[in-house]
Amino acid sequence: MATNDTAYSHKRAVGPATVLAIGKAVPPTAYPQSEYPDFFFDITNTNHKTELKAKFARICKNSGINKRYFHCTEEILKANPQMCTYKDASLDVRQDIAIREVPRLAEKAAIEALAEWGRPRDQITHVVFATTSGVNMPGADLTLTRLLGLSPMVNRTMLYQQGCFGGATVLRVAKDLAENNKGARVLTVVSELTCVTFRAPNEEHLDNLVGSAIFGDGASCLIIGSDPVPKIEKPQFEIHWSGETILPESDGAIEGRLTQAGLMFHLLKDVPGLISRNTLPIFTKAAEVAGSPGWNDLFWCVHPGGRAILDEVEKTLSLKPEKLGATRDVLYDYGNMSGASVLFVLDQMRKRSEEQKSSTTGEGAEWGLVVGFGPGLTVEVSVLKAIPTGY
Ligand SMILES: CC(=O)CC(=O)SCCNC(=O)CCNC(=O)[C@H](O)C(C)(C)COP(=O)(O)OP(=O)(O)OC[C@H]1O[C@@H](n2cnc3c(N)ncnc32)[C@H](O)[C@@H]1OP(=O)(O)O
Repeated sequence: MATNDTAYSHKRAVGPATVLAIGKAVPPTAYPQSEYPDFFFDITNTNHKTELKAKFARICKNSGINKRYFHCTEEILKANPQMCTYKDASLDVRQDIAIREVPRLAEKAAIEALAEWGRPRDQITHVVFATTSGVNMPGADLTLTRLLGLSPMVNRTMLYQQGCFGGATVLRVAKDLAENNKGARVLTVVSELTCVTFRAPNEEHLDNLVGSAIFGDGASCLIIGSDPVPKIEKPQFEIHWSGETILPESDGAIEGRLTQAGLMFHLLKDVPGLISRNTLPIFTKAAEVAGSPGWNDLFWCVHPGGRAILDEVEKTLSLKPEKLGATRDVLYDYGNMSGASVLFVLDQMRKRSEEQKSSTTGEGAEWGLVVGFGPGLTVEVSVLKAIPTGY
């Protein structure tokens, strides 16, 4: 049977995917890192564990974090005491919070991004949503679509349990969608809450203690599309390549299991070393897209997984301290918000560029890398081209 070629022809975009807007959101309550050891050991009734508390206070002090935001305030935690022990069955209450609040925090970030974008919501064609905080059917992508009043015809992709590399994964997926569908505008979201991992400290699970000292809540939303509409859409970055790799000899280095006691995660002490020893091949491959400039000629947006990881990356690549400035700013102001973090860094990068009156949105550099890492160990990289600012 003859087909009508015009009716079935699929049109692709001409130019690369671009970041058209960035929004972010955190819960209202900030916890200063200096006061957190007292709060944490009080609420979990573990003040008698004096050595563990001293160690926790040391880790908090050396974390490079000034404050973090949490949805689960003292009031919420007191109302749900099963979340404040090490291992009591608590999945139901954690899921209740995550299923309700993960899309709500995402909505706040999306409203900010949509306002910056400036076009009507019915022109959003796709939603890509990642979270490691809870899991349900239909998912957080559908709830967000309803909260925002997007078209029911919007094409949704939900990514659960990516861990901290989710922020870079959504960039890769949104890039492919934007470039392969002419006119596509992709609402690209990561929303993370520590309500799934919060638990009392335990001597047998020191990696959990480290997590309790660094993880925080946050959501970020990007609007991604190719061929920006002149005078209406203002691209902030172009996305030229995205790829991921599994690091050698890293099995079990970062793991999470959803249990009756919530999400139990494990981190090997050597995570910073594994990352610094094994990321050169993917960084080199990514940099080829940009013509292989020197590491200090690129701008860097790295997942702020922990201070020691950033120190190792900086040392291995001989980066000038200011190269991880935007990344360390986000670690300082928010902690490690899992997948949402690296998109906060992208926002901070363009804000620092504006403040410093840099010639590009990448603090004067033409090209840069967005780097996510997480369970696997998986490292996910996007190559971005910054936009001239006119300064
Ligand atoms: C969830 C995801 O998908 C992705 C993620 O982002 S996962 C999180 C990845 N982040 C990390 O792995 C954290 C990396 N580590 C760090 O940044 C730093 O260790 C830190 C900021 C947490 C603390 O730094 P520090 O206080 O200067 O020194 P450091 O010696 O490294 O650690 C302090 C103590 O914690 C212990 N420790 C650190 N990491 C540990 C781990 N993974 N497991 C068990 N113990 C650990 C150390 O042995 C040390 O103990 P002692 O005081 O008894 O010697």
